[in-house]
Order: sequence, then C-alpha cells, then structure tokens
Amino acid sequence: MIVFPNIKINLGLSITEKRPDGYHNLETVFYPVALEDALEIRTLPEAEKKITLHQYGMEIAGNPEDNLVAKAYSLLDKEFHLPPVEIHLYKHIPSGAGLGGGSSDAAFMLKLLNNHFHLELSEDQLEIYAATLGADCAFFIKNKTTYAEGIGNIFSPIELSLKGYQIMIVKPDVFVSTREAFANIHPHHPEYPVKEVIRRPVAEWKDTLINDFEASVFPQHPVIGEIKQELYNQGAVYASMSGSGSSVFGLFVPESSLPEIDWKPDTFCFKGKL
Ligand SMILES: C[C@](O)(CO)[C@H](O)COP(=O)(O)OP(=O)(O)OC[C@H]1O[C@@H](n2ccc(N)nc2=O)[C@H](O)[C@@H]1O
Ligand SMILES: Nc1ncnc2c1ncn2[C@@H]1O[C@H](COP(=O)(O)OP(=O)(O)OP(=O)(O)O)[C@@H](O)[C@H]1O
Repeated sequence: MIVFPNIKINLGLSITEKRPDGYHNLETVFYPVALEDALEIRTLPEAEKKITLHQYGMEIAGNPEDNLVAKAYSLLDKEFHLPPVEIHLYKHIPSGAGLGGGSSDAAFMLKLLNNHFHLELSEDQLEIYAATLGADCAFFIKNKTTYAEGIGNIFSPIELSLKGYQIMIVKPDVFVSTREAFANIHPHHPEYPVKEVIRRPVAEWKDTLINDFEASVFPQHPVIGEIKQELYNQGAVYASMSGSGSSVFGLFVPESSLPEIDWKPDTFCFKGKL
C-alpha cells in the first residue's frame, strides 16, 4: 500500500503567547500543496525487527529509528501489536523548510496503518495520536485548508480557495531549526488578525498577512529575505516564508506563467498549480 504525504504552507503566522510548558500559542492558516513524498508499507510476518526502513531521495538528518514514520508505527504498535513491516520512504520534500514534511509523513503513516490493518480508528482519534508526534502533525490527517490556534493543533474550518493560482516554493541551502526559531520570537497579538486578513483579496495580503518568524529569521539568514523580494520582483501577488523557514513561497495569478529564475546553486525550487 502506497500513499503520497504532501506539504502545507502557512498563510500568515502570528506567535501570540509563550505558554508555561515552553510551547507557543499561534494563529495561522494551513494550506495543503501537492509537493509530495512517497510512503509504502509491506507486511513482513517473519521479520525479526518490527520495522525495516528504506529511505531514498533527499537525505534526512538523524538516525532511522528517530524517523517520524518509525515513531508513528511504534505509537500504534503499542496499542494494537502490529505485525512487522518494511517501510519505503522516498523524500522529495526538503527538511527544515517549514513545509511540515516530517509531520506529514508521520500523519500519513498513521492513516496508512489504520487502513492496512483495519484498525477502525476515526479521523478524530487519528488526530489525537498525530498531535503527540508533532505540533502541526494533526493537520495532515484531514489535510484540508484549516485555521489553526493553540500550539497549531486546535482547528476550525475556513472558507478559502486559491484554486488556479500558480505557486513557486524556493528553499535555499539553509536549515532553520523550528525550536531555535521559536526561541528568538517576542510573542505579541497581531495588528491584523490572520483570520480577518485571509478573507480579503490575495492582492491585499502583501503588507497585512505576516509571518512573525520572518522578523527573527531574515536577519540571521539574509538569503531567505532576498528570495522573498525576488519573488515579488518577478511578479508574485503574495510571497512569504512558510512556518519557521527556510522555504519561501510565491503565489502568482492563475493566468500568468511562472518566471524562470536563476537561483543560487543548491537551491530547491518547486513549481506547481493550486
Ligand atoms: C512553526 C510551524 O511550522 C507552524 O506551522 C509549526 O508550529 C511547527 O510545528 P512542528 O514542526 O510540528 O513542531 P514540533 O516538532 O512539535 O516542535 C519543535 C519545537 O518547536 C517549538 N514549538 C513548536 C510549536 C509551537 N506551537 N510552539 C513551540 O514553541 C518547541 O520548542 C518544540 O520543541
Ligand atoms: N520522515 C521525516 N522527514 C523529514 N524529517 C524528519 C522525518 N523524520 C524525522 N525527521 C526530523 O525532523 C526534522 C525536521 O524535518 P521537517 O521536514 O518536518 O521540517 P520542517 O519542514 O521544518 O517542518 P515543520 O514545518 O513541521 O517545522 C529533520 O531535520 C529530521 O531530523
């Protein structure tokens, strides 16, 4: 059985409070985009190890046993005593990009195991498991455009379609740790709440739909801010860093053709249509 975990981009991201548990309350809109990994499992009844993980494509830092797909398996294995599996994970989604690649792999693994082994878990139950694996992991269970609060795990539906818009996602060869990015933030309530700005036309988002991480991450990694500026120079109607970086996305109006840009070597670039 094979599935294709996709990414999210953050449309606006306000970090409003630091909580006593060290995490931060935030407000954002998660929007799913079809840049995808591939994730396959096969049952290996005779295997000695519970998990045999094969990884391909882009490299991921860390040991295989720390991979979030292995953690997702172990979480359900504790409860349901699953048979051993062989996992094939093909990484197309860059890590440390603010695109939620690891979280998406983990959420899709939960859904895959639920279907493959007929565990009969509801979406609400899967979201509860997912939330223990990462703050934005639960989003990928329903995988629909969502307004998120709390630590990024309290969801309410939002009417927003960017269908037809063209998207370019650019990630320089820079890794931003989510934990460090949060550590440099001064939480505050936004002048323009994300939930309100998002109802305005996309052409009005430029100066009002803000990602609070940009103010702390751009000075440390100027190349990220330069990419955002270049996307605007090339005609993006809206451009922003996603999550805690280091990727930046640009939205271009539906009838436009995406520009050809000569990015620096080792820059990742994805072009697609929403
Ligand atoms: C910044 C976002 O990408 C926005 O979409 C997400 O909130 C990040 O979510 P995530 O990658 O799933 O984050 P986790 O892996 O759970 O957390 C990494 C670290 O970021 C910090 N963290 C994360 C989420 C949050 N709401 N407050 C935090 O302070 C914590 O120090 C945590 O140890
Ligand atoms: N399946 C996985 N794919 C990517 N990274 C993984 C995976 N499993 C564990 N990780 C670890 O998680 C770290 C962050 O990867 P991820 O792709 O989720 O970053 P991100 O795009 O910044 O995510 P987020 O938007 O959730 O902060 C990696 O450096 C890696 O050590």
